[in-house]
Amino acid sequence: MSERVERGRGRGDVDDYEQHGGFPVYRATEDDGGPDFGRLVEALRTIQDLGVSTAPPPDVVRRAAEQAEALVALLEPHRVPEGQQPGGRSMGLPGRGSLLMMPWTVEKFDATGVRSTGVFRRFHMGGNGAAHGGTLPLLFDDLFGMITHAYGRPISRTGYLHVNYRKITPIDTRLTVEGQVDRVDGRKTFVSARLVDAEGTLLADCEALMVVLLPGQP
Ligand SMILES: CCCCCCCCCCCCCC(=O)SCCNC(=O)CCNC(=O)[C@H](O)C(C)(C)COP(=O)(O)OP(=O)(O)OC[C@H]1O[C@@H](n2cnc3c(N)ncnc32)[C@H](O)[C@@H]1OP(=O)(O)O
Repeated sequence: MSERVERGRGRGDVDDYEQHGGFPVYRATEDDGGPDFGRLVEALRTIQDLGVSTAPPPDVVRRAAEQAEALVALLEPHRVPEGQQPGGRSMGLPGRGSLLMMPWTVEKFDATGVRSTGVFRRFHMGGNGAAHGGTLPLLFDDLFGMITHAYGRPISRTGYLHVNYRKITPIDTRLTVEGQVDRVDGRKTFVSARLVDAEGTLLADCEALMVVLLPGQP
């Protein structure tokens, strides 16, 4: 364990946006997007599940398309610049309320590491009941973003990310991912994490390099 981890510096210095490269100001919401935002995101995820797991008759497809288009028309006038939308900034919601991120729940978030639990859903499936191989780097990369943030590092970008796929990762099964900062060397933060099932069986592990952005760096 590095000296920085032992000191447990935490998130205290990450609110100074002078340090975050060229990133827009990006802060957590106060209210997780309001009373109905979590419901909306969950319904949209279920639509994604249904979109890849149903074979409706043509009249149902037509009505579903009309309703989807009506929803687009309802939301379209409310676009905002990056950093102002609740999606991705609602820390109390699965996947921080982002439709891109895994809808997992953070159980631990401090300078010693981050742990979250959840399931890969039907719309994450690659084939034969297993999560798509591309979804695991997404899970790990987002976890590493949170780990570096919880550790108190300025916003960093992933330099490399190496996944070892040890066993098939099942969908619709509760899993846990946990990782931490292993070492810091100047702008470089070396991180690693493991994905396990309820019995503790290792499904995948990952190590990555996060590089702190320079002033103005995209
Ligand atoms: C509201 C709350 C939110 C919660 C949290 C969410 C926050 C938001 C989080 C957002 C998260 C967003 C996450 C994402 O979006 S990650 C998106 C995917 N990643 C990218 O798009 C990154 C693209 N690449 C770059 O931008 C640059 O290449 C970077 C910035 C990575 C480095 O280019 P830069 O020109 O700046 O630096 P440098 O080249 O001098 O390198 C510096 C040092 O690093 C070493 N090095 C570099 N690469 C590698 C490599 N592949 N293997 C081994 N080593 C490597 C290099 O040798 C050198 O070491 P040394 O020679 O000094 O010893």
